[in-house]
Amino acid sequence: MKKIAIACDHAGFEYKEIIKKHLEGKFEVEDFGTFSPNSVDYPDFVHPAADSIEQGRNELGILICGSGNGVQMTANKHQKIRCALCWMPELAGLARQHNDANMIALPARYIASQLAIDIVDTFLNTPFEGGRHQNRVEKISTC
Ligand SMILES: O=C(CO)[C@H](O)[C@H](O)[C@H](O)COP(=O)(O)O
Repeated sequence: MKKIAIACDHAGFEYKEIIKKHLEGKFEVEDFGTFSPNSVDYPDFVHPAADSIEQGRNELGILICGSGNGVQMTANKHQKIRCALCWMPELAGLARQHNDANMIALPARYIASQLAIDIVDTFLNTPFEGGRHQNRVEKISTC
């Protein structure tokens, strides 16, 4: 079973629980918190989730906060992480096909929970196309 990391802040907590339930039995999900709707700082949860992907313990990751921006910015500080902010399934598909994104950031306060599930399903089930995109993706981390 494919291994997935998931993390959120208080704004994403409800959606994290919904998404985890949806993925039960289909993916092995490692939950990095937060574990309640109490106010927290998202980097405390995003960095360990991103570490787990950089270290090869998980293959892909799902991050959720209010706008998706905070968790995405944090994840993309990691050298081996390519985290895409997505609010529609088509963007999640392209993030995998063209950018080989290994994490996705969801804006819980701006999308319905069913849409979040559809975005996650597309993200987890779409392969990287390679080809002309391979060089471009490699160049992302060459600064
Ligand atoms: O980091 C964010 C914004 O870029 C997230 O959306 C957070 O969830 C948000 O900032 C949390 O806001 P709150 O007023 O502390 O609930």
